[in-house]
Amino acid sequence: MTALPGTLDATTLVVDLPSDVSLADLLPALDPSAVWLLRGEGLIGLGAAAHVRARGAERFAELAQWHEQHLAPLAAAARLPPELEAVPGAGPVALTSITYSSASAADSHLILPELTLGSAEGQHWITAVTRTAAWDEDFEQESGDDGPGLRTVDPGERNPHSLDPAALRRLHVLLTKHGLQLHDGQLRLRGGAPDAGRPRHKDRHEGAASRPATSLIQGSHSEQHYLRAVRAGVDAIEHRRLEKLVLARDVVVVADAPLPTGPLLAALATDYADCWTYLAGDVLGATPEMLVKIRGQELSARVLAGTVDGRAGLERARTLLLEDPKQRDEHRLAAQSLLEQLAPVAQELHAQDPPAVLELPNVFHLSTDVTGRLTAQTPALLVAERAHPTAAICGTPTATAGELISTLECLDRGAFSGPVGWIDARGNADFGIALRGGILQEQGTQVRLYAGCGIVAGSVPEEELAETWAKMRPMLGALGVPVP
Ligand SMILES: C=C(O[C@@H]1C=C(C(=O)O)C=C[C@H]1O)C(=O)O
Repeated sequence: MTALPGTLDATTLVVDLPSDVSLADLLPALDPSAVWLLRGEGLIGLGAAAHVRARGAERFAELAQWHEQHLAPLAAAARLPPELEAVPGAGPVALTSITYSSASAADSHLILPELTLGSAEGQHWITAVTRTAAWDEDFEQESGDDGPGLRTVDPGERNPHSLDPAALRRLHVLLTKHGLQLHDGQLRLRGGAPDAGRPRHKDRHEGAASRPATSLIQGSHSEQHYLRAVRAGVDAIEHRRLEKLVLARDVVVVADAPLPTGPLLAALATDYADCWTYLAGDVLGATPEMLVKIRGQELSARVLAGTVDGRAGLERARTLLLEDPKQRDEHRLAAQSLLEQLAPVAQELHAQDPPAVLELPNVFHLSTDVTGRLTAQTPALLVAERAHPTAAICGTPTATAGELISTLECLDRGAFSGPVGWIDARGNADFGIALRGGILQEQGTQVRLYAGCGIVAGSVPEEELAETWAKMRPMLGALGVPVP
């Protein structure tokens, strides 16, 4: 444990997981406050040591300022075990979701979990962030039946810098509170059995049986409304007001009890392992698109635009995507917008050309990987602000598309299609685009799902409507709703 500026303390330990258990396997048994996982690795946040909210045009700047004042100082103060020093995301880390629009009535979030489980580059760790004063007062009460005994915390031989008793007590309380224990350096679900970290719902049918009953209802508008909006969008493009715009719609899934997010996210992480499974604030899903990833001065991104339903099969999808000028144009505009928006803060920007075809279980996309270097010490959240919104989720030109979206969609997108991901204390960050997801509402008994499509000259409204259903398939599947 290290004393930190203000009232925050951070402790990071290297841990092991039971063999054959990944971080994602722990999810069904947990109640996470924030999640970011790809192929079983990433971050699971539990509880919150701090939760910052912002709205309006200054939302990125306000969250960046909080990061600068409260999280960045922890980088210097919280000594990381040597194996983790070069691992992005290790140590104190905040998970974030930012609304698509500055006009949204919804909050943007920065969540500093009180306990973070992390896994990357073959290393696993836990980070506890606590407010010392409050903890010292509350400890006797919170430690409950286990008393001051530290039975759930045995840091093991890989953490030689012995923790002081106060840090051990805090870890004990946090692990217990979140249903975990640390035994000889191995992180397990509480329950004692050596393989207690094993997923409870490996059998998907068992998981489905414990899920509340769900049904699908209309969202803010009818399908007819969406068809009319697309027609109006195509009309505006054909009258040369703009080249592309992305129009979204929503539907609502209602449940007869609060939806447990751990099992829901675990299902997405299993079925869409090549997507980033996320939860931050009230938004959750599994996105295939990376707005910008920052590692020191290096940046990278994965731009997607141009879609074919997965039922077409790979060979036909390749032809439909790579040889259709409409798809290629729609994609080119998206990649170009990212390059133009990052140019003021980056150099050596390089975009893969021609694009590749990305295969997902539900859809195929045209995909362009972008790499570059940041030119100045721009805070990660302000790099994300520059990059957002690309033409993958807004249009070209941005301002005209933005105006048309608000008049034609008639939706508050909230966090949908905004940046979502994490920032560590050292400024490394992943910002995906919050797609293929939904927003939890009504105390978690309802999820509002969103999907949008890029509209260009010649787009056919009925095909775009069908594409929105294909893009909602991951969430509908995880929620147990038959796809219409
Ligand atoms: C807007 C969404 O997806 C975006 C739009 C795409 C398209 O129109 O082809 C493809 C990928 C994403 O950039 C969505 O999933 O809701």
